[in-house]
Amino acid sequence: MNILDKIIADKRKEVDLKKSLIPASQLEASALFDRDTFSLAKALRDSSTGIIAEHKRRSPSKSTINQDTNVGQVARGYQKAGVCGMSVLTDIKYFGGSLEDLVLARASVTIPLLRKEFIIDEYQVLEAKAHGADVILLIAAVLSRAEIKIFSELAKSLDMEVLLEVHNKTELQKSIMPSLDMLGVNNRNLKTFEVSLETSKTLSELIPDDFVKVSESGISTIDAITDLKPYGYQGFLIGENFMKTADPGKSAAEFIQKIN
Ligand SMILES: O=C(O)c1ccccc1NCC(=O)[C@H](O)[C@H](O)COP(=O)(O)O
Repeated sequence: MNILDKIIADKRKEVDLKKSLIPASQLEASALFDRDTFSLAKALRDSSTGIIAEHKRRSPSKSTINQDTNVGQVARGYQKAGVCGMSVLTDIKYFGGSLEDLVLARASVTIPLLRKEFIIDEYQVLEAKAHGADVILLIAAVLSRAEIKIFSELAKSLDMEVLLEVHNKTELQKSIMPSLDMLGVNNRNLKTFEVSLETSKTLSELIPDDFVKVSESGISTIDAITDLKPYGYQGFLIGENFMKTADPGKSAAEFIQKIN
């Protein structure tokens, strides 16, 4: 079983348990559910830097990145640095994140927030809205076209945006549909954990212009951004490079200053 299969098998159990504990109606009645959202797609289109900075404590490819984070402080640092949006990992078992992290980030900033999660059920889309997200991530590798349609249309009906993540041509071609806002190409091979920006370059020409293109994972230099921009990328999702430092906000600020 590869890591993604393992994550998804655990996620199914987790979501089933949560659904039995907290009914969807309770999520829909929560204070954060009925609010205006911020557009990440617009922020990226209007930006010359396009950084989406991630809050990430650990990952399957890196057991420890930063265990001492204060998510509110990191969020404020990222906002001050001028990022276009923040990605908050909410998976606990593999990434050490939580929905509480998302709520704390929401309480701290007014930039678009992406719920970075392995979404396999409509319930998690409702959870995302109820905990402060503006954007959900859908991963083509673990979803059918029908599921992508159902989850993305639900997100749109709740005024959230959708970032669809692909790793290859097959995933991309099965997923294109109007209810997506951004197309993310993940440079990390989830079987080997190797990262290669060539993945973003190769798939770029297959992504229709209606979608904002985002390159994800393994980005740690200004050269990488300079290299990817001619391929039409307007968004760059960066986690470890900022989170491995003592002050991720400061690190993002220094990085962004160098792009301009
Ligand atoms: O990061 C991992 O090891 C990982 C493993 C399996 C599934 C997903 C994984 N990461 C999620 C992400 O997409 C990244 O956190 C995000 O793109 C930022 O990547 P990086 O800048 O390399 O931290």
